[in-house]
Amino acid sequence: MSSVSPIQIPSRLPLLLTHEGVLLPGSTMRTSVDSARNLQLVRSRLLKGTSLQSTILGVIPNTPDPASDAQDLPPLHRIGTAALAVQVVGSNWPKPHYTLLITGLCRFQIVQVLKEKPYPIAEVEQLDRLEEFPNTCKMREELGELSEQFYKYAVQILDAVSLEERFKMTIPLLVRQIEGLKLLQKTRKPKQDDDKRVIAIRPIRRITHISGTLEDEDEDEDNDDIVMLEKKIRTSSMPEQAHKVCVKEIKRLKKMPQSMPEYALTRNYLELMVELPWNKSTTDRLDIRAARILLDNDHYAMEKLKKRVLEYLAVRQLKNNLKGPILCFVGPPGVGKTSVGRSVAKTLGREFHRIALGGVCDQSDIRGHRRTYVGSMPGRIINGLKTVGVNNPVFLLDEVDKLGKSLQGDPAAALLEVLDPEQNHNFTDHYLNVAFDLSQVLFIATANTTATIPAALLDRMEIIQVPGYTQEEKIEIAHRHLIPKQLEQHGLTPQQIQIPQVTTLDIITRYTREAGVRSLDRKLGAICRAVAVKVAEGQHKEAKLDRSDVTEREGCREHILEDEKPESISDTTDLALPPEMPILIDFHALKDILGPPMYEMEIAS
Ligand SMILES: Nc1ncnc2c1ncn2[C@@H]1O[C@H](COP(=O)(O)OP(=O)(O)OP(=O)(O)O)[C@@H](O)[C@H]1O
Repeated sequence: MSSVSPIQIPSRLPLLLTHEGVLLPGSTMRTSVDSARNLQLVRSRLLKGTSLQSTILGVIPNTPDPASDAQDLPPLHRIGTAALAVQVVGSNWPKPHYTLLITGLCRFQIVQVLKEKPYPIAEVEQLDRLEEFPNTCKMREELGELSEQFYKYAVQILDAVSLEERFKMTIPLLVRQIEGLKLLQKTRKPKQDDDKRVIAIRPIRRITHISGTLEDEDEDEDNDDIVMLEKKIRTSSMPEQAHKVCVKEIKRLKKMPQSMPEYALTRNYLELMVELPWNKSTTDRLDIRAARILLDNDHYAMEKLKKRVLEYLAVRQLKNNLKGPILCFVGPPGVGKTSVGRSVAKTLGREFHRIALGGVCDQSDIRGHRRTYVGSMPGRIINGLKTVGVNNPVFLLDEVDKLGKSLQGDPAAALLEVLDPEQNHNFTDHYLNVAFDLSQVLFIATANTTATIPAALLDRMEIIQVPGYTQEEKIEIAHRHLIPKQLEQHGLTPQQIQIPQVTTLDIITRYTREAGVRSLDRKLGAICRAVAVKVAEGQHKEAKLDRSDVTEREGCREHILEDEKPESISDTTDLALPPEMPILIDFHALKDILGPPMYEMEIAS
């Protein structure tokens, strides 16, 4: 027991009748005052009074009928709480009222009501001891505060004057409340928000068990992305320098809240680092005879180009790890430069990736952006490596002659490092900021002209000219490669369409004027589309005819045969019978499909 003499509350107290909420000693509550009786009390005691005593009120809970406030005094609860009004705030909206902030001091009991109007005043008897520093009192009431939400229990706690009685009352309440909470936890389904919170908490939890190394981590958290990432870093075969950077970054990531923009940046960076094929490569199939057969099968003519490619492959076969020249195929569009590049990859059994350089005018396209930039990305070389998933693909740098230049730097200068066999084992992309070994990558470049290739770049490459084709070569290419490819693409068979060589020559001389075969290929595509329509229509009609009477069909056929004209593809539309197979593409059909010849006049003259 404290030796400090207990403080006495006044023996007469104005009574504030509350309809909701129970103020317990030691607790603070905000209550709204809007009944006539209480308004009067506030005005004359709290607003006009100047002494400390005038701010002490008797708060009586559980007053039954607020409507009868204006008339007779309703039956009052016997026990109340003496309270100190700490704050009064008045407002006129929506109706005149005050909001009081009151702190409970101690219990009292009404001995007798002395006055009823304009507000009740009662003679009271103090029930609790009120110390000068009422900490103990506060502690005692904390238990009661927990169950304050249960109005009826709060009143019971208020009524329990002795401490023992109060504990007896509150402990079962607390037990019940804990059980209720447990039940709630069990039944509540985890919501998305909760997941987020759990994820937000997890990294913090992990910080506690990180030691200097990445060795000791929990198997239970396998599903966690960051742990997976950490594992991938540990098992990845990246060089030591890159590994060090990754370990440092993942440590930073764990300490970062997910909401930070840098979190996503660092995570993307680490994901790229583990995905990159630092040490993954395909085994080369260096068989010159097979390479020759494959090149011959895929491409007609181009003898000079094929010869040089075979030489190059042969040297590679004899001397592994060749720091050889970069081949650059230069020639007009559509002569098969890209397609030879693809065949080289096929003969070597390597992955193929084409990097279109036409119009690239920013060096960060090649080298990537520094990670400090918003929306930073790795360059095309690193992106290409990520796509193919091996470190020794064939990279076809298409259209090197169409590289641009801008204020953002010269992409050709960035390519110098990439293409220089002496330097490219240490290629540093700005985004990665660690060196990646490009020495295993086979670079082949293509261009339409050498005139616009920067001299320094040209110097690093061996130029192989790919001239245009003669008419005879084009006819051969069409019949060996282009027509079979188009038939396959359009779902046609050689039994359904026949394109004689003379028609191909017609297309070459009268409908195209090019060094390569791309336009010829497109015209053949148009012919196949038109034939596909006829074939599909014919099949439809055939199906219809099958269903009709056979005799009727024969009569019909006789009738048609009577006025049959020489067949042209456009005439077949009106026929009731499917077109004759194979559909022959003669000059008339060609005219119907492709329109009148474009270059006839020139040829005639
Ligand atoms: N000699 C050839 N034998 C077989 N097909 C060929 C030959 N030359 C070209 N082609 C075909 O012509 C098409 C166009 O070739 P490709 O795209 O390789 O041309 P390109 O020279 O790279 O053109 P560009 O310079 O416009 O990129 C391809 O479908 C290719 O298969």
